Parts: sequence; structure tokens; C-alpha cells
Amino acid sequence: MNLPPQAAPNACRVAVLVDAPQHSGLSTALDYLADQPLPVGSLVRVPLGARELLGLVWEGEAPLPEPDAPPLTLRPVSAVLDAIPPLGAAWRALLVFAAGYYQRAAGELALSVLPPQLREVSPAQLQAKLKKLHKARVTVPTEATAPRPELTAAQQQALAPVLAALQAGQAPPPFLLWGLTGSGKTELYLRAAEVALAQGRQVLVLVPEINLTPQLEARFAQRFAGVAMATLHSALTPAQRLQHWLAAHLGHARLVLGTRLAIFASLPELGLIVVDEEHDPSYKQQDGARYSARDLAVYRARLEQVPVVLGSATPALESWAHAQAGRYQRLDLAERMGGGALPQVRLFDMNRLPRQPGVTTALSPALVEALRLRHARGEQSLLFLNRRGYAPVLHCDQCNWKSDCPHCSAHQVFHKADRTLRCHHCGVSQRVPRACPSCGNADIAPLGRGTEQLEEQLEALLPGARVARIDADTTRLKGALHAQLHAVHEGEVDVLVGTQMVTKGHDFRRITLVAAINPDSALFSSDFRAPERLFSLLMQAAGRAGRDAAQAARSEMWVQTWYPAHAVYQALRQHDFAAFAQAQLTEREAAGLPPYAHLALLRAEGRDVAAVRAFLLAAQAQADALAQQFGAEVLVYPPVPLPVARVANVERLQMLMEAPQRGALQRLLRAWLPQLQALKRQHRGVLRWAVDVDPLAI
Ligand SMILES: Nc1ncnc2c1ncn2[C@@H]1O[C@H](COP(=O)(O)OP(=O)(O)OP(=O)(O)O)[C@@H](O)[C@H]1O
Ligand SMILES: [Zn+2]
Repeated sequence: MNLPPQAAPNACRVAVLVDAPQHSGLSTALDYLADQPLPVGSLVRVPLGARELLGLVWEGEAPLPEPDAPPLTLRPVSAVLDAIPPLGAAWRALLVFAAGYYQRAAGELALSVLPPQLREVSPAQLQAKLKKLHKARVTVPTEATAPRPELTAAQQQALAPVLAALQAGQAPPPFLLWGLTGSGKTELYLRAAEVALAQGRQVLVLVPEINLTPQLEARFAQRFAGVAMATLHSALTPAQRLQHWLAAHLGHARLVLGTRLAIFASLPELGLIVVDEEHDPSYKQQDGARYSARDLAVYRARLEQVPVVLGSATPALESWAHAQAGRYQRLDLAERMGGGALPQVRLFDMNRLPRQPGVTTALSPALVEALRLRHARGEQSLLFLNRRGYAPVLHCDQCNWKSDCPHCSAHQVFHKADRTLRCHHCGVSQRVPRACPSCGNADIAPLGRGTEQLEEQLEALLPGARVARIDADTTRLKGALHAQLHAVHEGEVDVLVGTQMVTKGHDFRRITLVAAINPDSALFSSDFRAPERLFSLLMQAAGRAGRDAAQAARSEMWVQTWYPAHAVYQALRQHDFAAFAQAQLTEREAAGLPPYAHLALLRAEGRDVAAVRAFLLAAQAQADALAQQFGAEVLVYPPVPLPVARVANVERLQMLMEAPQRGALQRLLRAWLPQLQALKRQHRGVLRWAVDVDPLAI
């Protein structure tokens, strides 16, 4: 036993959170012995079993009843990382809320949102890092290079309530900044940030994608001379992430830009939160604690009494409903900058094409003609196809063999460039067979179409045009995306092909034609959010066209579809998000779906479907019993397989819970989780299980 020979006169018991998942049963803080009281929020190193872990001093500290006789069972804290201030009360309150709401152990969540490198550093190493901190790659532009434009009347009007809230120094309801693509939302973020910074406060700006951080960072850097900025996202090296986190925690960085994990940045002087593209699904964490950074931003803003601005051209229906109900304050930017028109939407009915057996047309002749015209005029076009690779499946028409993944309930995708079949779910990859592996037929053919094939077809159809492709395959190497986007901006590309990666946020100035290639599959998804997502994706894609007001009038958005009459496309044609949202909300209300109901999912995985199902059925019985006991209106649906049921030989099932009241669902989950832990111990066939509160993908 590792006890100090003599407990110091001030020795006391400290409660310490360590990284223990809810499932392990170590979900509350553990007691340790410290030489003297440690402030709550201090980072410490503590022994646990044979290991030494990073821990967080927590509420519950109490002096020992008899200081000279410490209980033998308490082990001492190994080290205190006291070179940095403890994590503040507001940060801890956010953590407590998030852990409770998303049903995770506070210690597990705390340690998963702190920079990973903190787990390894000794007090001396941390000291050394702090010494180096001023050399960290925290951007401090010395001179503002971008002009500060006069705000338009619409911008001034939209900004006024935010400025008033900043000046009043209290939290108004969240602001929902609803502005068309290119309507000047980012300019308003800059203005609001300017005021908060001038007040000596820190500003947190969340963006959905890592890819968009450099762009936004550049825009902020060009505006704010002498303001230290730090980014936080998962593509940083562990050392960078710690440096940037420390810069924020110590208050050196005044402006923090980041992806969803940045919502947990320690910002002792927070004064404003901005959530750009607030509807984006990437704000929802998909493993561990499945938190929504957007929702936590709203919570954190209220907690810290600071304004939060949620911006989008197509707000999440949850946010829209809050605004309708007056819980959020809507700020509208109804016009594009410079009075530019939105691209005219043309729905191209694929049924009008003459049918040729065996030929599926990706590009209608009319679209090819339109592309040719743009090229001749020296304008750029963007083709959006949300499927990478050459073809989603290889097929033998003799024996009907398909390139199924041996480990997943999915096809292996044909990648022509390196002649591989690759599974996009488990990552397994193999050489393309020369002949059908099942019947030997040499004539196996790709079915369907991915970006690689589209690129190839365009090159054939548009001789002389410079075609480029941007998707997860072309951007694997560090810096590749940046270089490719640069080429587009510089006009070195005539036709850009890409997945949804290219539809988001980019301020392309030369694109006058955007085309969505057969986006219909989303219309038939079992996920009730699919139409909402498709609409926002297409609106966003449309927003890439005509960003230069001089060209806006002749910019177009084409949608090649087999279902031109579908409500999603009809609303898109009118650029009418409000009508679309209203129609969707009416449907959701009738069907008892969010935001009119609250959902949680229990997911479980294992090698054997029957074992997983048995676990979920038993869980369902538990949940039903609890619902009855509480008299709560919680509906528990029977377990069903996930849309891709098997991945890497693991079977995945889920069970949906639905309640009209958030509180009822939360109460049930809280009581249920300990029972589930016990149940799991009886069901050895279950490898993993997790609860997802407010799930995004159903
Ligand atoms: N008041 C203004 N005067 C002149 N130009 C402006 C003004 N506000 C914004 N702009 C410019 O108009 C363009 C679009 O503005 P901004 O990027 O802020 O719009 P956005 O709504 O954020 O667009 P998106 O939703 O597509 O990201 C930018 O190039 C920006 O510099
Ligand atoms: Zn697979």
C-alpha cells in the first residue's frame, strides 16, 4: 500500500472523477487522499489499480474526521497539475448537464473532451508546455487585411438585437439567424465577435466540418488584427490540440474556432457563441457520449448568460419550431449580398429521356448541353453526386453475382483508379476479379454510378474542359483538399464533380451552374429526417452558384430526378424553406415525431443476431415496466436491425423509445441504465450497447 508515512496536518479526502464508463460501475467520483484541500476542477494524477490516470477533482471534498488517522483504504493523489488554473464552475456545470442528459458517466465524458495529451503529462512536462505556449501556432494576425464593409440595412436590422444583448450583458433567448446562402451571415458573426472581443470576452465559433475551419479562420484573421485565435478539431496533432486547448483555458486565445468538440473548450471569459450551419448533422457526436454540440451551445449560453447565434439557410426543424414558438428569436436575412438572385432551379424529369434497356443515364443530353454552354462562356459548373467510387456495385448478368462485402450487409464499391473493390463500411479492400468469382463469366459490369465515373464521363463528353473531382478519395492526403479548392477558386477548373463535401460553405465565385445528379434515393429513406436533410443539402448546393452578384441572374441549379413532383423538389424550386418547414412540421406533429416528441435509441451489437435481439427484448420489458411504474407516456418500440445491419461481422440492432415529454424520457433513462448494466452481464453475446438521446439517424 502506497500510504504517506504520516498524513500531513491538512490531509483531506478529495473526490476525483476518472475515466470510467457508465457501464463499469465506477460512475461516481472516487475518493483519494491529498496533503491539502484541492480546488474543485483541479487536474490531478491518481492511481487506479496498477495504473496512474488523469483525474478531475470534483465536488464532495470533505476534511477527514480525524486528520491524523486517515482511513487505510484511501490512496494518495500522485500529482497535482497545478500549473494551470482549475476548470471553472461554468465548465463543470456544462459537463454535469451533458453527462446527465446523454446518460454517460461524468468522468468518462470529462476525460473524453479534454485534450488526450493531458492524460500523459506530468506536472513538469505541463510546465514545459506552458513555457512553449507563446510559440504555439495560435494565430495572431498583426494587420487587418480585409476591408470592413458597410452593413446593409437588412444586416443592421438582424444584428441589432445581438448587439443589444451583448451590451446588456445578459442572456436573451437564442438567436436563430436565418439567412440565404451568401446573404452575409458570416459578416454578422464577425460583427458580433468584434463587439464581444472589444468587451474583453472570448468568442467561440462552431463550424460543422474541419474542412471549413481554415476558410473561416482566414476570414476572422483577416478581420481581427492582434487577436489571438485558436482552432480545436480532431485533425490537430495531440500536441497542437493541447496547446490550443491551453491557450483557450488560460485566456490567451480570444477567439476559438472549432468543430463539435470545441463546445467543451474551457473558456473562462466566454462572451459569445456562434454556431454556423446549425442544422448540420455533424454537430451530433456519433459515439461515446452522443452529444449535440448545437444543443449544448444553447445550454451553455444560457448557463453563462451570453448570447448564442445559430445560423443557417435551412435551420433544423427543431430550431425552426423553437423560433415559431417564440423560444428562439429569429433574425432574417432574406436577400443575397449585392441583390444577387438565387439560382433558378430546374427540375429535369428523367422520365422524359427515351429508355434504352440496360442503359442508365446519369447525364441527360440537356444537362450536357448546359455544361457545354457554361464552359464556352468561361464559367464554372459543379456536379453534385453523393456517392464516391466508380460504381456502387459490380454485377454479373449471367449468374447475378454482386460484389457483396463478405463482412457487411453492403456492397463493395468499385474503385476504378486503383482497380479495387472496397467496402465503405468496414474498409476491407480487394483487387477487382478478372471474371465473375461465382460463374467465371468474364463480363462483369459496374452497376450505378459514383463520382469517379461521372468525372470520366464528363471528360469524354466535354473535350477540352478541365474536370476535377473532390471527394473523400481525392482528399485523403494532407493539404490535398486545400490545393484542390484553391484550383477551383483560381479558375483552373471548368467542371467540378464532388460529394456533399463541396456543397458546404465554400465561397466559390465563378460557379454559375450546379447540378444534383439523381438525388432521389433520399426520398425513400426510412429515416423521417431524410427529406429535411435532402432539402438543406440541395439548398446549400444551390447556394454555391451565382455567388458573384454580376453572374447571379443567369445562374442555375439543376436537379435530375425521376420524381419532379415530389414536395421536396417543389419547395426547392421556390427556394421556399419556410413553406417546406411548415409542411414537414405539420407532418411530424401528426405522426408524433420530433420536435413534437422526444426520442432515444438503445443500440446493441454482437456476433449473433438472436443474442442481440434477446438482450433488446429483455431491455424492452424493463423499459415497459419502468414506464408503467412511473405512469410515464413512454412508448418502447420492438428492436429492429439498423439500415446496414451487419458491419465487420457484427450484427447491429436498435430499439426506439418515444415520449411526448423530454422529462419523462429522461426520468425513465436514468432509472433504466443501472438495470441495463445488470442485464448486459447476463447477455454475454452482446459486445456493446449504447443509448443515444435525441438520435439524428433512425
Ligand atoms: N455588408 C456587406 N457589404 C459588402 N459585401 C458583403 C457584406 N456582407 C457580406 N459581404 C460579402 O458577401 C459575400 C457573402 O457573405 P457571407 O459569406 O457573409 O454570407 P453567408 O450568408 O455567410 O454565406 P454562406 O451561407 O454561403 O456561408 C461574402 O463575400 C462577403 O464578404
Ligand atoms: Zn464490409
